[in-house]
Amino acid sequence: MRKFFTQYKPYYKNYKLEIFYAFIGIILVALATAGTAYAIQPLLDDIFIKKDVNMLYIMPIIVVILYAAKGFGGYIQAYFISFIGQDITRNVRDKLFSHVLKLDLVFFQKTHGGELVSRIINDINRIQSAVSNSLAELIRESLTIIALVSLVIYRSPELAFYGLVVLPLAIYPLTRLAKRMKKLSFKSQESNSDITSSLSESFNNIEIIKANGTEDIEAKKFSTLNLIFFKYNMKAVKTNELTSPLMETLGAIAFGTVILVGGSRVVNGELTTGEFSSFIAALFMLYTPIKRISSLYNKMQDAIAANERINNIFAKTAQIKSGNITKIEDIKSISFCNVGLKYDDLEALKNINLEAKKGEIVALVGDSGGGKSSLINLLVRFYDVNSGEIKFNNTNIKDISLEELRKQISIVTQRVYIFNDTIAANVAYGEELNEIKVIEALKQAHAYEFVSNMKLGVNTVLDEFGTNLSGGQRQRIAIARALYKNPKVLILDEATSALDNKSEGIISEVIEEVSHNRITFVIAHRLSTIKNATKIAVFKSGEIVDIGTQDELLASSSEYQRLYNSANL
Ligand SMILES: Nc1ncnc2c1ncn2[C@@H]1O[C@H](COP(=O)(O)OP(=O)(O)OP(=O)(O)O)[C@@H](O)[C@H]1O
Repeated sequence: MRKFFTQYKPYYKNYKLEIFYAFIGIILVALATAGTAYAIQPLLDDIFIKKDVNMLYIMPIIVVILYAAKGFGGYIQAYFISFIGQDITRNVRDKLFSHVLKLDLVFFQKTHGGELVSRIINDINRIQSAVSNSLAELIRESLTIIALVSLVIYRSPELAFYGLVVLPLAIYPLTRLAKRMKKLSFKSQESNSDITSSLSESFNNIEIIKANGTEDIEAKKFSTLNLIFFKYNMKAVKTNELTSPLMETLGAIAFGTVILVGGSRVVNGELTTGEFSSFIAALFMLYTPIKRISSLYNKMQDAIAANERINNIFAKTAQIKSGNITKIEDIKSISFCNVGLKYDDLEALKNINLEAKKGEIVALVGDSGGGKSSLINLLVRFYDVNSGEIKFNNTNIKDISLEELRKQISIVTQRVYIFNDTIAANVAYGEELNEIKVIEALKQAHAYEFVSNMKLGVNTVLDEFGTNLSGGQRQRIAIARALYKNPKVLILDEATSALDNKSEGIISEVIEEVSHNRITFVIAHRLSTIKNATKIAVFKSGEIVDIGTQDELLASSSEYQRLYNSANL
C-alpha cells in the first residue's frame, strides 16, 4: 500500500488548495462526530439529572450546529476529494494511452485490443477511488478514531482499556483477508479484461459470425467467461464481507466487558450515568470508523492489483528507437544490404539485397508467406532488421527519426482505413487540411470524378467503414490520402487485390502516373498491376530468388514463369 501511495504522491502536489479545503472538511467531520458523543454527557447529566433549564435551550442549538458542521464538512470534503481523484485518473489515463500508442506494433499484435481498453478504462477507474475517496476516508476515519479514543480515555482510562484491548486481536485475521482480497481482485480484473476482449472480438468479427451462424456458439463462449467473472466477484464479496462480522463480534466482546465493568462503577456511584453513556456512545461510534478502515483496506487491494496491471504496461518500452536525423531532403535511393528478419524463431527474410532508385517502381511478387510484407514492415520500421542494414541514400534507416521516416513514406494497404469524417478530412488525415490540395490528390488518384458527383463533394461525410463507397472508390480515397502528403516513398501493399479489372486498371495507371518523382514499392498478386514496374523482385520462402523486368523474368526466371502462368490460368 505504501508503494501505491508513493507512486501517486507526486500528483498530489498539483492539488495543494483542493487538499487544504478537503482537509478542513475532514477536520470538521471528525470534530463534529466526537462533539456529538461529548454532548451526550451534558445532555443527560445537566438536563435530565440536574434539570438545568438553560441547557434545555442551549443543547438543541449545539446539536444543530454540530450536525450542520458535520454535513458541511462532509460536502466540501466529498467535492474536493472527488475533484482530486477524477483529475488524477484523467491524467493517468491520458498518460497511459499516449504511452501505449508509442509502443511497437508487435505489442499490439500480441495484446488484445479489448484487454487494452479494459486497462485504460476499468483498471484506471479502480484507482480513482483509491487515490481520492479511500485515501480521504482513511485520513478522516483515522482522525475520527483519534478524537474518539481521546474522548474515551478522557472519560475513563480503565474502561477504555477494556473497550479497546480486543482491537490488536483483529489485526491478524484482517491482514489475511486483505491478502486474499488482493489475489481475488487480480483474478477478477484479468477475467474482466477477458470479457472485454471477447466482446470486442465478437463485434469486430460480426459479419463472419453471422455468415457462419455461430451466434449461439459465441454467446456460449461469452457466457463461460462471464460465469468465471461472476465467481471471482462472489469470492471477493465473500472475503470482503467477512470483515464486518469479524469486527462486530470483537466489538460486542469489548462492549460486553465495558457494560460489566462500567455498569458496576455506575452502581457503586463511581461514575455518573451521563459519563457512562457518553463513554458507551463514543465506543459505539469508534467501532464504525474502525470497521470502515478495515473494509477500506480490502478495497485498496483491488486498486493495488489494478495498479500493478497498469504498471506492467507503463514498464513496457518501445524497442524501435528513433534516430537523430530529423530532416531528409531527398531520397535518391533505398538499399537493402544482406537484410535478415526473424519473428521470434521464424526466419521471415534471409539475405535480402535490393536497391530502389528515385523514379523507379519496384514490384515485390511471390507466393503467400514469401516475405513481401515483411520487407515493407522493415521499410517503415514496424520491425528492425536482425542482420544487415537498410540505407536511405547513404544513411542507415535507424539514424533517421521515426517521425521523419514515416512522414516521408505513404502506405496503402488492402484494408482501407476510413474515419467517420468528411472525404477532405480523410484525405488530409494527419496533415493540415487544404481543400485545393485535397482536390489535387483526389484528381491524381482518379477519385475526383466520383467525389465531385456527390452532393456535398469533398465535404461528404464517410462512415467508419466507408460503406457508402465501392471497394474501388475506397481504395482510390486511400491512394489520395497517401499522395496528399507528397511522400518521397509510396508503398502499395496488395492495394488492388480486392478490385475488379476496371478499378485495377485505373489504379495501375495511377501508380505509373505518380511514380516519377519518388520511389514506389508495389506488392501485387495480380501481375497485370505491375507490368510496368522498373524491376520485379521474386520472393520465395523469405529470399529474393530473381530480379528483373517483366520481360527479362519471363525469359529467364522459372519461379516468375510459374507465378505468371498460375495468375493467368
Ligand atoms: N507479425 C508477424 N509475426 C510473426 N510472424 C509473421 C508476422 N508477419 C508475418 N509473419 C510470418 O512471416 C512469413 C512471411 O510473411 P509475409 O507477410 O512477409 O509474407 P507475404 O509474402 O507478404 O505473404 P502474403 O502474400 O500472403 O501477404 C510468413 O510465414 C508469416 O506467417
